[in-house]
Amino acid sequence: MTSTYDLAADASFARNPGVPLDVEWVGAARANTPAIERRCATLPGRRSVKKDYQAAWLCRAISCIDLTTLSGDDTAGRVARLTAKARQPVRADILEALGMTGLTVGAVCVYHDMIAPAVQGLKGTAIPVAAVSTGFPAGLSPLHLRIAEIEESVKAGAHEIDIVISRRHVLTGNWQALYDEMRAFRDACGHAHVKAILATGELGPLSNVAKASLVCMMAGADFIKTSTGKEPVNATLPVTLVMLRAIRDYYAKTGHVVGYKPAGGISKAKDAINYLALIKEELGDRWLRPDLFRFGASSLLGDIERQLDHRITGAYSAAHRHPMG
Ligand SMILES: O=C[C@H](O)COP(=O)(O)O
Repeated sequence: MTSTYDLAADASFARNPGVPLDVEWVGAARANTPAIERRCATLPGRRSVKKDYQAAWLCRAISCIDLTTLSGDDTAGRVARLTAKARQPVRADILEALGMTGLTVGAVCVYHDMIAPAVQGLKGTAIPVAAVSTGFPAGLSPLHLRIAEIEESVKAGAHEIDIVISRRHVLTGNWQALYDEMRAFRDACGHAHVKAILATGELGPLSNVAKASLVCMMAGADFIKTSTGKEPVNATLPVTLVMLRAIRDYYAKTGHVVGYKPAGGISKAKDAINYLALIKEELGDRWLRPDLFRFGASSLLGDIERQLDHRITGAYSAAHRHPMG
């Protein structure tokens, strides 16, 4: 088993050029909430992956993590530790037991001020640096400052920019304003890839999530992302289903591929497998690669490493066995 995926060298990591705003298409976008909830209720626990393949699925999940630190007390030292973990996400003996080489996370995700230590820590690797810009997490600073922040982040070396949309444009159904804002962010990103954070926990009904997903893709988002991780409700399976279906519709109508990033509160290996299973079922294997799929997560990697350790060495279960048997 090897993973030598090189994001920078992957010509298929295509840009979504976007299309003109199609208000009729957006207006027709719906989400059948009861049906979506029924479908998602069948997921947890049901998508048990064959034991032999579990380690491979977990390694795939690692390769798709945007390893994140987004805290007010972030320091260069913390980011240096994060980049070391990004380069070697699991212990060498686990990798050796799996016969795996070259496994890294998908990207490292930081605030603007932490781009420099992230770039420094990832020097010589193909791991991209993603920066959250545009007044993250609320996105309520003046538009010209949000655009300037993107430009500064690209100048500082970020390869990917995670922007936050103005939720009010969705809540008031002002699709033109959302399109124009996203287009301006897209243009400011230049050569950098752009992920549009919808903050789905603040958008109201699922049909708003479907409409906002479409508008952001029409305006040129390369990825659509659920959440900042700071909303009261972050990534969920129902929201994921709605966004994956929007990506599928957009691809069917325009031929442009757009990636997906669930973020916030995903911290367990078994949850990661549920997300991967849903993507495989809805979009197919093409989307199960880091150029089109990422987990935005600060603590998921730790649980995956524990699970791999458990599978490889049995050490986890031995350490947790009750002393009285
Ligand atoms: O974009 C990434 C999220 O902010 C990470 O959220 P988390 O700390 O709940 O994993």
